[in-house]
Amino acid sequence: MDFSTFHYALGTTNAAKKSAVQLATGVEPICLSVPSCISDQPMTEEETITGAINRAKTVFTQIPNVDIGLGLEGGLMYDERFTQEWYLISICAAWNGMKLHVGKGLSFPIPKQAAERIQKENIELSTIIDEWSGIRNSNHQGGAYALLTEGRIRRADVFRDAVIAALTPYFSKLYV
Ligand SMILES: O=P(O)(O)OP(=O)(O)OP(=O)(O)OC[C@H]1O[C@@H](n2cnc3c(O)ncnc32)[C@H](O)[C@@H]1O
Repeated sequence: MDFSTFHYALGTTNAAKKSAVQLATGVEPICLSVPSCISDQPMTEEETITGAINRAKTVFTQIPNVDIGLGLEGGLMYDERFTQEWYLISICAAWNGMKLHVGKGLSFPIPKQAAERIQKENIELSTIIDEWSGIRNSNHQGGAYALLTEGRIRRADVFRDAVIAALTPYFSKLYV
């Protein structure tokens, strides 16, 4: 599979997400900020996937001559059943005008106090991560993953895997 043979449009100018696409495909996507049409801080997997799909489809229609539109969306979800913990998730939607694929990156437990503050104070995760890490715009850099893992995993790494998962069905003969 050679992902670099396609042209990609990415529905954001976020540096971590752009880097993720480059890591996954080997090429630079055309970046355009498009609305996700969901809340600024998605709190369910369904909402996060919906935002990723909205961005992928919108950017595909707005940028001419690309093969695939990509929507990358971060969000939170609560695991009621097993752990009763909140998780940070990173989703990639890919749309070629005919077929949709969705890839899910690493889901990572976040501290209880972060989830509580997001709900009580009505703030976004990035506000807390910026505060805790002392880094402005942490969501364009290593993000929560880098802070929580002390640099072992960065936001771009997680989205890279989600992008590879979403693109593989377009390229691999095994999916026909
Ligand atoms: O510029 P865009 O593409 O909108 O990217 P974003 O980081 O602002 O927004 P997302 O929709 O991907 O994520 C929803 C919210 O969760 C925050 N978030 C998600 N993952 C994060 C991470 O790893 N570190 C810090 N904040 C994160 C993010 O900053 C938003 O406040």
